[in-house]
Amino acid sequence: MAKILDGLKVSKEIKKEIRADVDKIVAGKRRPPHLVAILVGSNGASMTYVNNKIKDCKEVGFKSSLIKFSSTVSEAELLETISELNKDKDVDGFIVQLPLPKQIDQEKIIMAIDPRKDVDGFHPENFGKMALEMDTFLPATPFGILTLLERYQIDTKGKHCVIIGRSRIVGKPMSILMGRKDFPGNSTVTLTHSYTPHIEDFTKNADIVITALGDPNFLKGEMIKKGAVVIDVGITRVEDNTEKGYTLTGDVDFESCKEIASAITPVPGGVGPMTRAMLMKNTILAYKTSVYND
Ligand SMILES: NC(=O)C1=CN([C@@H]2O[C@H](COP(=O)(O)OP(=O)(O)OC[C@H]3O[C@@H](n4cnc5c(N)ncnc54)[C@H](OP(=O)(O)O)[C@@H]3O)[C@@H](O)[C@H]2O)C=CC1
Ligand SMILES: Nc1nc(=O)c2c([nH]1)NC[C@@H]1CN(c3ccc(C(=O)N[C@@H](CCC(=O)O)C(=O)O)cc3)C=[N+]21
Repeated sequence: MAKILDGLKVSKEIKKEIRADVDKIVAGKRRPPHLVAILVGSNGASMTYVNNKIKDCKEVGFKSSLIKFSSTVSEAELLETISELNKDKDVDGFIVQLPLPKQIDQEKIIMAIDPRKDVDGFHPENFGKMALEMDTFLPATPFGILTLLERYQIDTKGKHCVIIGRSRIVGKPMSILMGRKDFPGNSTVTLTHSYTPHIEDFTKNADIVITALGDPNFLKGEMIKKGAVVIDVGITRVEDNTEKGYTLTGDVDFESCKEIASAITPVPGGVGPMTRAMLMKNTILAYKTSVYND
């Protein structure tokens, strides 16, 4: 039976550390960090994520604001709000919850965010800095995975890491970070996607498998090597007859993989809470490096 990498527990520890930092800031008569979230539309999962992020802000002592738009909002209106937030000296960081409705060009929106306030780490300037191993905001989900690996002292040096999925927010940055020179990087990385034939040929040879494809229970025990470390990023709401009407399901078939793996993240309670904790970390970093706090 694999060791469970308890993201919920580690995220609570990290939030406590941030809280202590904020308490010191406030005791020194400075304003607390301020995070703003922009939510477009009323997708159930997106609303849950954003509300949880706002809850996290309260827990760590940040000021938070939520700006809601209907799903019919125009690109121009959204760009105007971003421009105001860029200029607002009371705002340290902000995020635009993805995905956005079809009429809005996601890249245009991300490009409009001041990189110094881009606590998601999605702006190409920050993505480039990440790839070049320069100091910047790391995208929250990959950053959360690295932190989890670090806190559980999982050795990544010289290991073969196979990532499934190459999205802008998870798979692609993850592949870069695992191959970086700093800890916990130094892995040999294989980035797989929907055009990769016979994915099991890759996963069976991996020391670390990171699944970020959004296909419930995709990775079965027979697809991994004995002792592999399995990180499950996937979260899909699979509809059923439970009280909530759905069950959060990862990309990993937990039951079969836990018997073969040496360590594994659960869903829920794995990567998700770590993602949120890292957003808090990036926000306090934005606050501390803000030109207005010099
Ligand atoms: N826990 C957390 O904090 C987070 C969880 N998530 C969850 O992670 C999952 C992935 O999200 P996201 O990265 O945004 O995903 P996207 O939907 O943007 O991308 C999915 C990726 O998986 C690839 N893919 C899809 N099917 C297969 C397959 N059968 N075999 C191999 N590759 C495949 C796609 O390939 P191609 O590029 O060829 O289309 C694509 O690169 C979702 O369940 C999402 O909810 C996302 C963000 C954070
Ligand atoms: N601009 C932007 N930034 C993001 O970081 C971003 C985004 N858009 N769009 C969607 C994805 C998804 N994502 C999650 C964050 C936390 C949980 C999370 O907290 N999950 C809990 C369960 C939460 C629940 O009950 O639904 C868990 O796994 O235990 C999940 C998913 C961030 N994303």
